[in-house]
Amino acid sequence: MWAQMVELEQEVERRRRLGQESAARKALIASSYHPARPEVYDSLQDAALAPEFLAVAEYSVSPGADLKGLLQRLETVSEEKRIYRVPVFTAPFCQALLEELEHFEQSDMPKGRPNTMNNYGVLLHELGLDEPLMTPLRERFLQPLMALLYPDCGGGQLDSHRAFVVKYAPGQDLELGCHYDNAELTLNVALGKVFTGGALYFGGLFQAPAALTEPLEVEHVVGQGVLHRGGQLHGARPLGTGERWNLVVWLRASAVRNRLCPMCCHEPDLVDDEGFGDGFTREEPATVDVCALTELAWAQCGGGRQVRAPLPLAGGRNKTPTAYCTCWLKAVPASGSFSGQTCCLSSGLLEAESGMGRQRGSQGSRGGEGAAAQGGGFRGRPASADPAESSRQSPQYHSVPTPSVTGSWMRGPERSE
Ligand SMILES: O=C(O)CCC(=O)C(=O)O
Ligand SMILES: [Fe+2]
Repeated sequence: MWAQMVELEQEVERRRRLGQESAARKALIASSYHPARPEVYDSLQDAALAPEFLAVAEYSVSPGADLKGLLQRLETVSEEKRIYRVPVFTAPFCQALLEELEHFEQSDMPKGRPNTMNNYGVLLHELGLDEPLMTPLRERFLQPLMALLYPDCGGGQLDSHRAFVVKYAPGQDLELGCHYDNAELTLNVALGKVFTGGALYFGGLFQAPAALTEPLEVEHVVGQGVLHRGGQLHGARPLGTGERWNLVVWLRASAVRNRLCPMCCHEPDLVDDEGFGDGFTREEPATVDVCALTELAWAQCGGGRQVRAPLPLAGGRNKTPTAYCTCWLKAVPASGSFSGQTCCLSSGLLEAESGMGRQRGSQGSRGGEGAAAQGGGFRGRPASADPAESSRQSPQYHSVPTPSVTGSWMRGPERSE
């Protein structure tokens, strides 16, 4: 218990330091960096957006808009997995943004990397692109669209995001391991350049990676965005040739995550942050059964656990997210055939801020032991207060072995937002 307290304090301190470093980078970039394409820092113009995207957004806010009407205006990649595709940016805007990002990449400015799984790429808020570009994109365009597509996942209550660009190139990162996003919903837009390979692949909602037998392959198309739920197991195939740059926006709804942390599958245990944290807020909740609302909640909460859920639009929208969940400190005790699936720092598995590389608790108990192997019964487990129960040095993954599709699944915590 004591050891865990110390660990918590250390992690809070680490996060505070990283937050300060990020703020310092942002300030330095704001004062000393000279953009190659200054126009991309102007506030988001409709002219930057693909006509199809504008049409979808316009439809979404029109009176009487419904899911059926919306789906006529989007490409449904998978009805079952609720994955959709739509052109997002015009080709000239993609080009301008790419040139700017490449110019920044080549500059001597300090760079914070997107997460522990991507070693190349850019955090858009450090570059100063959140306010003019990403926040308007979320508020004006994505929110109405997501409200219709994913009302059960906080689509109508998005109140923060983490936006970054991932870059894949020969000699650099080539692929991305299986993971869940620390997001309720995700937009992933291919910006370019010219490349082969790099397709996204998708498994089930919070499916154990080991059970990923026939993933759905989704090719990237430059200029187009793929929309999916953050909890949909996914990764990216190796790059074949060329260079691939994708804009990834992790969309967060505090109204949902305040009740059910997507990383630990529990009501979050919050720590205040000086920055945006991981998109949690401290608001007074009403009590409803979230589990009755979504299959996601069912999978996450272990089947019917009463958790708190917000009144519609309660607080979250107008509050700035300022907290993160301590779930990365919690461990799951080994028991029976199930062992060591965690959302915890102790296992060395997880990344505090991004959730990438996290491995979910997989347990057969909802459907018996076999459920994990079949990808069922996947859920988080309560924290163990006893550090002896967590396997810091040698985590065990009996039920969910590291999948061969990824080399980065098990990376440990590195940095925080
Ligand atoms: O490489 C890609 O396109 C996938 C990126 C992704 O899934 C992520 O950053 O969360
Ligand atoms: Fe992802």
